[in-house]
Amino acid sequence: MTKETIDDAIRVTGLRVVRGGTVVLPGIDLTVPAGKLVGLLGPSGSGKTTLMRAIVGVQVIAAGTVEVLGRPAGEPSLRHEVGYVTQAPSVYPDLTVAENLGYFATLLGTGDDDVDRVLEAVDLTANARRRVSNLSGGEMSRVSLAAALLGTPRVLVLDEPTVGLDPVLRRDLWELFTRVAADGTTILVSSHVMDEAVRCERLLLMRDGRLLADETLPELLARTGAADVEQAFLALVETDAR
Ligand SMILES: Nc1ncnc2c1ncn2[C@@H]1O[C@H](COP(=O)(O)OP(=O)(O)OP(=O)(O)O)[C@@H](O)[C@H]1O
Repeated sequence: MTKETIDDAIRVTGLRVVRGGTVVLPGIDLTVPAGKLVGLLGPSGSGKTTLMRAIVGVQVIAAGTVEVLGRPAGEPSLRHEVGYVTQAPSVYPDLTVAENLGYFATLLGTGDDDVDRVLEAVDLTANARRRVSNLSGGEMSRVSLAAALLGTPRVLVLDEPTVGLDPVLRRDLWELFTRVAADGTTILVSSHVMDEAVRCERLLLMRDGRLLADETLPELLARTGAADVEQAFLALVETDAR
């Protein structure tokens, strides 16, 4: 089957989400271009996870539409095309790394070669026989990431995948994201570390459930006259408050 070509892998229109009686997203519009590495940046509590949950179709929404690859978010046909890595490790602690990945590969109908490929991609080949409960936090998050890479999904949604990792691992993971996006995968990756913006082809800046910016880093810096993303964010917050 030939895969359709689309310009926007993700299209969110008028998305409103209420959680526990609180309006978390009052009505957000955004698009994520296909094949790009897009950073979703914003302080803790700004609504990044909620937006990502809506994109992967696990969030009840009050209004608006969310489309992924031209189809409604969460549609069963998207299950094999969208990889999602949550902040909490989503792997079995009592199984080894290879057993976890083998299990998910079986569910997806991919083979041992795919397991070897993703192990190598996240640099965990040497840890394949270790039980997940004995891994460090960073190693554990890389197992979740490896699981999301199985089957080569067309869209990857990664919720703060580099949090708590040392600088070398963070750099390595960003290099991996860049490579995966260069192969045509759309990646939406969240972070509250503004420095990570330099790694992204486009930036979505969020605050209080609203989008403050949707542009490239050079465009953002030119528009705000700021020297870096952190300053640009502060400048936008000030303008927004006026
Ligand atoms: N189940 C819930 N009930 C009520 N409020 C919630 C619930 N889940 C999240 N919220 C609130 O929604 C807002 C956005 O949360 P969300 O987790 O989407 O933010 P975030 O930007 O991903 O934050 P972080 O970077 O800390 O993960 C926060 O104010 C949070 O307290």
